[in-house]
Amino acid sequence: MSTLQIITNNPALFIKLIPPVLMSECFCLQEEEERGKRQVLVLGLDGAGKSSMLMGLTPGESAAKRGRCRPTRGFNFMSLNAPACQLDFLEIGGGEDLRRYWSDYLRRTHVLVYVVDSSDRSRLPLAKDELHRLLTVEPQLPVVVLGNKQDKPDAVSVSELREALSLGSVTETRKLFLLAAQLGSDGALRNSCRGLDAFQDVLLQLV
Ligand SMILES: Nc1nc2c(ncn2[C@@H]2O[C@H](COP(=O)(O)OP(=O)(O)OP(=O)(O)O)[C@@H](O)[C@H]2O)c(=O)[nH]1
Ligand SMILES: [Mg+2]
Repeated sequence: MSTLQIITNNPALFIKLIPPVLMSECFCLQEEEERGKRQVLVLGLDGAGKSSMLMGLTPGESAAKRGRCRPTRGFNFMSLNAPACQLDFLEIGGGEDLRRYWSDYLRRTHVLVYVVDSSDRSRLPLAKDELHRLLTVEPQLPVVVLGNKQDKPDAVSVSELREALSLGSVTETRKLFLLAAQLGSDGALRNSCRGLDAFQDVLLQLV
């Protein structure tokens, strides 16, 4: 896989200049498919590790840089060339002011990646509510939940996360994966980006 580009922009501007409705007029999912492109929408609460995940997927990005991720004030876009297709990742920032825009982007995506900070115990109920709000909007969209920050001592386990996010209540007809990950840290573990190989494999199966 190779990275084509990564662009950070101001979300407020992005959303004002290219409102989702307008985008959907000039952006046809079917046409993108014919050109071998697959859209991956990356959502999750602020600080969950979405940008760290994108950097982890970017060959050549140093671990030190991953550890210096700043909050995404708008969106991040990154493309990866896989043998069979191009994966276009779009992260929308997870701040409270941006969450209301999340669902506007669901219709134009092939897979939703929902990143959760497994150590942010007090906000797991909020992460659950936001996830289920998205699931209601697009009942068939495949979803990969990344239980991130597994390196932190207070992280909940994957089975606890499944419970906390009520993933058992998700209909069996939906393709849903829950993966553990540690994508970057300020400490000694920041050289590792564990979980991304399995993550890429799952994504390529879903798109
Ligand atoms: N310990 C640890 N820290 C992590 C991990 N992944 C990300 N971080 C740190 O968590 C912080 C937030 O990560 P980001 O990738 O910016 O989070 P985000 O989801 O993009 O947040 P927003 O853009 O604000 O929505 C950064 O300081 C990262 O270094 C992890 O697996 N373990
Ligand atoms: Mg971010």
